[in-house]
Amino acid sequence: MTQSTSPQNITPQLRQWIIDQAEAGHGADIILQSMRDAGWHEETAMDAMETTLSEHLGPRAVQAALQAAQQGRPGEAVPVPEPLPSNGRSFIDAGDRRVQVLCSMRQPRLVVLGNLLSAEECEELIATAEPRLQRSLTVAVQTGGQEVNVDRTSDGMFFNRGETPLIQRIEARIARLLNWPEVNGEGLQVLHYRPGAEYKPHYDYFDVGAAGTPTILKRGGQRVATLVMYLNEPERGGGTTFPDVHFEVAPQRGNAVFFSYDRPDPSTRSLHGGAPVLAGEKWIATKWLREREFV
Ligand SMILES: O=C(O)CCC(=O)C(=O)O
Ligand SMILES: [Fe+2]
Repeated sequence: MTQSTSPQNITPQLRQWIIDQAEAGHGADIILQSMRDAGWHEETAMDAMETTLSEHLGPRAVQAALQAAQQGRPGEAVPVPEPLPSNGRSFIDAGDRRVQVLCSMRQPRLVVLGNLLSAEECEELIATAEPRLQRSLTVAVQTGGQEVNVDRTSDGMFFNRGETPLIQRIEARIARLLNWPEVNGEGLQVLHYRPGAEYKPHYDYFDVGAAGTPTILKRGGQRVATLVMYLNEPERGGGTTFPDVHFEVAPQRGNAVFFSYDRPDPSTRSLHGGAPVLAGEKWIATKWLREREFV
């Protein structure tokens, strides 16, 4: 795409280009950035997006996507959970448990934690989740509903927040450890990977340009952090990978990897995935943390 000569008119070519970008799955933020990079004035670019996409998506979806695109631009960070300071010690006092700090990274913000769950807690989570497993769904960003995702070949289920005494205890521990309100957490999700199953690299935040995102955000705002807890040890494979920094966390029962993302943007380097399980199986419990109370 090249910039038009002054004055900047919304040409049929520009309208078509915007539709092509949206249909190719690019979010409103990416499209706006490309237009700005090509020299379009902010106002003209927003105007062109608004008029073109409202014919395509409906005006409310467009307004929300544009607002989100502006709010979510790199440079505008929101507060995120952060493990309590360990003050030079190798553990954090999470109330009912001493949690080890095994590794800590700044970009992406990531902490590998040891001894977050006991072996008995891991076993009880697996046993309670197992009868309720279904092929994993991911949030469908186009509609805000749930859908089967070919990139995610595990089986999974969600607990309600506070559903059992064990879940309550774990959620209270996480809230204390990460200094983040319990009510801002989604219900705990348990995933089961069989040999060959994986979760291809992805971001956990919601794509601000997608049409279904405004609906998703009504339930507590963006996801701002993830805690993946390992409930067992696969024989081979199944690490949690962070491709941007060539980093991989080995699944060890009771350990966890925490990472946060202060804006819904790849600059957070929070791209991650579950590498294929090569032998044995893998069980994890994931806690996603939202900006506000998750209802
Ligand atoms: O399986 C893993 O290690 C990663 C899981 C994950 O990315 C998720 O639950 O969002
Ligand atoms: Fe994830």
